[in-house]
Amino acid sequence: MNQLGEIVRKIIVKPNLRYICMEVKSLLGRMHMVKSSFLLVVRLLLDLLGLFVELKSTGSLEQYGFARNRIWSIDLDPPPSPSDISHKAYVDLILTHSEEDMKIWPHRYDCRLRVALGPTGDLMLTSRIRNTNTDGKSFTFRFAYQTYFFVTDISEVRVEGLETLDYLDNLKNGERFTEQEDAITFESEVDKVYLSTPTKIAILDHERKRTFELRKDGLPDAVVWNPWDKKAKSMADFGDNEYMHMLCVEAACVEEPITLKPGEEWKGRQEISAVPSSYCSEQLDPLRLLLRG
Ligand SMILES: O=P(O)(O)OC[C@H]1O[C@H](O)[C@H](O)[C@@H](O)[C@@H]1O
Repeated sequence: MNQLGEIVRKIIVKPNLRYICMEVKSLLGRMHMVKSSFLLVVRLLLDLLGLFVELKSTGSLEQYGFARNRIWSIDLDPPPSPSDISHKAYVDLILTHSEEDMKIWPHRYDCRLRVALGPTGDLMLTSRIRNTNTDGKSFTFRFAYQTYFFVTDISEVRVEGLETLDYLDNLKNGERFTEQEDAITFESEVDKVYLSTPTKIAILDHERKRTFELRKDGLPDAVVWNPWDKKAKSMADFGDNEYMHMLCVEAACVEEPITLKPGEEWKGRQEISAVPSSYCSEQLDPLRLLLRG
């Protein structure tokens, strides 16, 4: 637990994390270190790297707000939670308002992120945000777990669970469309916010015969992003060819921002498991399964 906390602390204060994490990931890939414990640590790094809570400033905005660029602290005496009884390996990260930030975003809040590792290799992220304003004011925010999944070859990857849904296309000024493809595959840049998504999404890595299952709660939307070659080259902290081996799928709340009155708390959750690709896609949506009879 303390070691996990120490790793997390180091990760959070390091600059250029995305690059470092992808390097570590590709090193592990090269070494064929497939033991779930190693993969988990890397997945943990990737998840923490990308967490963003959009607490917007009133002046010049940082992309996706300031919360993801702050140094979070570790709660050395985290509250117990019944759902985490079987997962003793967890660490709580906390972020609260600072006098400095209140000049650009005049609200008091408590953010808590619980990172828990399950006995079979699952990664569970639970976030709570509480409005602690004493002036009676509500505040509003958006939220996403900006999760980068390592994939063997992006052109051989399929995402299941988002077909036929409406999405906002960030590459077309956020215009709304309906997904027409039977299967969501990748052959160029994509940056979409799928709306009102099911609680389970699968990322199938055909070449590795591995499927990531993403389960979420309190986060109705899902962002799917890959910069592809041209944008990858223009990003300072992203390797030119890294786009071939990553897919970002984010449990998110984008379209309808969350509003909290003083004293109110919001909770969101994302869980990730890696399962063999014999995985049956119909497990994704029990309702769909029932309707098909
Ligand atoms: O470079 P970052 O600020 O971390 O953002 C990387 C990407 O994250 C998300 O997935 C967004 O949908 C993209 O528009 C953005 O380019």
